[in-house]
Amino acid sequence: MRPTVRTKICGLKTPQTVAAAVSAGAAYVGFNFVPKSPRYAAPELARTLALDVPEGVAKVGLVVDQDDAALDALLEVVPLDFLQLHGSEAPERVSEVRARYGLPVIKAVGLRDAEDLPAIAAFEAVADQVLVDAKPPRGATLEGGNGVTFDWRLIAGRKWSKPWMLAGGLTVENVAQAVSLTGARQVDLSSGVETAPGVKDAALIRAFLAAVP
Ligand SMILES: O=C(O)c1ccccc1NCC(=O)[C@H](O)[C@H](O)COP(=O)(O)O
Repeated sequence: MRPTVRTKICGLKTPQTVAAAVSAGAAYVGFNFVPKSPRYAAPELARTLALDVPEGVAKVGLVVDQDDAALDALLEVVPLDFLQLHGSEAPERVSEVRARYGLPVIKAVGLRDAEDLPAIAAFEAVADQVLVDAKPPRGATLEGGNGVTFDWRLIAGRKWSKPWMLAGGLTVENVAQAVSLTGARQVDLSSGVETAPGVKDAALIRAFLAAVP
């Protein structure tokens, strides 16, 4: 049975882990199209995986600062339901992507302290959903998937007009507390269900989904 809090498992790249996410009740499965990431899935692989995802589970494509030519090529191959923009895309670019592809856009915003909060409002105005993630640690090479949390009290009790997801260092141990503190109705994670960077584990995926309230 699906948990009440909708869950996105990001960075899937094997049939076994996609199947584990789907059967344990994930609402979204994420494919990572960031070539430098250990979670990268080539478009042909992602297409094969996506074709096996049942109706009712949304397929999300994660990209960082891609231009139209790259997105055209990606969307020709992979049947996606959402695009997740996880780079330094400006609000105008979010609007352009929505208009050009007719797909809902999830825009990631990184938080470290209160100064980062206004970005959520800026993207809330143009994106279909906002992914409220931890800002990468200084010196990190990946824009996300770093397994670090932010201070959840920064967003406790805040309300936004668009659906949003909580991300950043979520694990089987902390997800219930993170949800209770922030009021999140959706969560997203990647490294918390891995045994090594980019290596997802079906048992960890099932355990995480069982721990989501
Ligand atoms: O996961 C990656 O490798 C990645 C690389 C570049 C940009 C974004 C990336 N991941 C974004 C995600 O949606 C992650 O699920 C999110 O940042 C949370 O990651 P984690 O802290 O590992 O749960």
